[in-house]
Amino acid sequence: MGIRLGANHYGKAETRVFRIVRDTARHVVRDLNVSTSLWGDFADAHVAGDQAHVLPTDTQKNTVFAFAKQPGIGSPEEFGLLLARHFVDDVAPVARAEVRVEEFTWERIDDHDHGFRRRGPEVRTCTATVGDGGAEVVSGVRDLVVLKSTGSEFAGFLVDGFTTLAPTRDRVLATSLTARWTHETADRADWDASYAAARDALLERFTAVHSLALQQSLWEMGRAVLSGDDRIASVDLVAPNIHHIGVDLAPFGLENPGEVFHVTDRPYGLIEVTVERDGEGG
Ligand SMILES: O=c1[nH]c(=O)c2[nH]c(=O)[nH]c2[nH]1
Repeated sequence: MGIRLGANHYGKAETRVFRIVRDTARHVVRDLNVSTSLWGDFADAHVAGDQAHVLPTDTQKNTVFAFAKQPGIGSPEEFGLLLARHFVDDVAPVARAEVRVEEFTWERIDDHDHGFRRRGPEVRTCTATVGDGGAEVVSGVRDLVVLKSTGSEFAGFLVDGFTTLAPTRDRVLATSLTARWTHETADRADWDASYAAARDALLERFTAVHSLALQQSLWEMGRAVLSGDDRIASVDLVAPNIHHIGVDLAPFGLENPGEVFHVTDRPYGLIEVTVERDGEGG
């Protein structure tokens, strides 16, 4: 039985680039973590030690810095597409490029011109892919930590011989959300506005929906993103359930009507769902 080289790709992971636009006294900053991956005719690098087709990962890093200067960073999506298109169009052996961008968002302190504070822990994400099939962009957010102190219940679930969980009509609902949404087209110019609208829709629905389960909240959140932007095709949501367990204070002669909780970090429920269009409108 022979041995052959299977799938392979390579790139530079996590180039941290910070760009200041300082044309006026009111600075604008963009803080990115950029990872590039290239697919193409790289067999000889593996099987013959021939680097003729290999664009060094060091060069890929340099390209990120050079493009951050010129033309600059319009948005994570625009920047990712620019880099991916460059690698495919201008570097002959490259057939496909994937650029993953994370953005750490800085907000102005008291509307200051050059004083900022990190908005976190949430991170804006995007993956721009360019290849034979054209360009695809997936935008998203990770580590969006949200909590409701009421307006959440979990009852009526299947009970078997191992069930000990008591149904509840009032509990804390908390999660650290990862959401990724796939755009119908890479050909759009409103990336920042589209991101802000999707993020707002997720937060608004998480808050406003009276939750019967995290599953139902996620469905409503995903639906809202699709309803608000007809150029988004589907939304993937990953939500660990950060359990807040009411502490029994009876041994101390105290009541605990939903006031004191133990926050557990594991094990945790992990709810994952894709919300997509059904091709029949709506
Ligand atoms: O929103 C929830 N969904 C579940 O599937 C589940 N399972 C569980 O034990 N608690 C919860 N909460």
